[in-house]
Amino acid sequence: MGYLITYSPAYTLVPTYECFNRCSYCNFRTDPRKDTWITLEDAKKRLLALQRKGVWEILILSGEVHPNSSRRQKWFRHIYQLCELALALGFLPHTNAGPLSYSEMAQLKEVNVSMGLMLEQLTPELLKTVHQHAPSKKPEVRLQQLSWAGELKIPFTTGILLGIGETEEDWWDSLSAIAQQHQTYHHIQEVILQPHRLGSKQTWKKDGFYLPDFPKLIAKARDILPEDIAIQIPPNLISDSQFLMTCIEAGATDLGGIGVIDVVNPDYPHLHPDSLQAILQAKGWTLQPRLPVYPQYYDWLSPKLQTAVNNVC
Ligand SMILES: O=c1nc2n(C[C@H](O)[C@H](O)[C@H](O)CO)c3cc(O)ccc3cc-2c(=O)[nH]1
Ligand SMILES: C[C@H]1O[C@@H](n2cnc3c(N)ncnc32)[C@H](O)[C@@H]1O
Ligand code: MET
Ligand code: SF4
Repeated sequence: MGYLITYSPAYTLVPTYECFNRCSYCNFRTDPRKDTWITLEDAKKRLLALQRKGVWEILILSGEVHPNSSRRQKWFRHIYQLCELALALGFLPHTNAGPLSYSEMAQLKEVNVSMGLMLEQLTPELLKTVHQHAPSKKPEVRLQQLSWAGELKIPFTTGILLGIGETEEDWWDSLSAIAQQHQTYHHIQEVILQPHRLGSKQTWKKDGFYLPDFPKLIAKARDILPEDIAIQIPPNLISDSQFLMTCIEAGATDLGGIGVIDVVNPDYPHLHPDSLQAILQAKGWTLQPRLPVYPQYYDWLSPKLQTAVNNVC
C-alpha cells in the first residue's frame, strides 16, 4: 500500500455562490439574491463537454439559502436536479451544500455516491471571530450532520480548516471528535486537512495557516484517526513539491479532487495530474485516480448508484 497516493479527477459545479453565512475567510460567497443560479441547460452543456475526458466526480459545492427562507425548497430542488443530471450523463455526484435537514440529507443520498461537510473546528470560540456571522458553522450543528450521515449510511467526507484562529489543542479535539463519530457509524471515508491560504476576495486579512506545522499535524492526525480513514491534503495549496513529499511521507494518503480550477481558492490553480504524477514518480510514488466513493462503501449504495459506479470503471 505504501508508495501509492490517490486523487479524484473532479469537476466542480456551483449551484449558487449566494450564501447567508459570512465566514470571514471565504473567497466564494456573494450576498443573498446577488447571484444568478446556474441553469440546468448551462450545467448540461458543461457536463457534456467533460464526457470521456477522464473526469468521474462532479463536486456540487454550494453557497447556502437559510433553512427558514421561502427560497430554501427551490434551492434544494435545484441541487437535487443537478445531481440527477450529472448521474444521467455518467458522472458520480458528491454534494457539499452546507448543513441539511435530515430529510434533505436522506433525499440527496438517492443521487450522491458520497457527501461531505467540513467540521471546520470543534471549538465554539470561532463563533466570536471568523464565524461570527456564520450560523451554519456552529460546531453542534456540524457534529449532528456527521451523526445523521452515519445514521443514513452515507459515505462521508469531512475535515478541518486550519489557520483560522484555532489553537493546536483545538486540532486534536476536532480530530478526536471525527474519530469518535467514525467509531460509532464507520462512515467517514476521508478527512481533509485544509490549510487556509489567503485569497484575494476574503474580508479577513490575516496570514493563513503556518505551513511548516503541517507535517507534524498530518502525523498526529494519522495517529488519532482510525486507519481506514484516508487523509486528504490539497496539493495546490502547498506550492513547493519537496514540501508536498514531506507531507505525504508524514501520512497523507490522498490529494482530493483535482480539476482545472479550485473554485474555493481560485488564486491557487491545480497542477495537471500528469505534472503531479511526474513529481511523485521521481520520488518513487504512484499517483492513482479514485472514485468519490471508496470501495469499502459500495454496498451502502442503492442498486441504481452501484450501477453508476460500475459503469465508470
Ligand atoms: O469535496 C470537497 N472538496 C473541497 N475542496 C476541493 C475543491 O473544491 C475541488 O475538488 C478541487 O479544487 C478541484 O476543482 C476544497 C478546496 C479548497 O481550496 C478549499 C476547501 C475545499 C473544501 C472541499 C470540501 O469540503 N469538499
Ligand atoms: C467547503 C469548505 O471550504 C473551506 N473553505 C472556505 N473558504 C476557504 C479558504 N479561503 N481557504 C481554505 N478553505 C476554505 C471550508 O472549510 C468549507 O467548509
Ligand atoms: C465554499 S463553502 C461551500 C460549502 C458550504 N457553504 C460550507 O461552508 O460548508
Ligand atoms: S465558507 Fe461556505 S458557509 Fe461560509 S460564507 Fe463561504 S460559502 Fe458560505
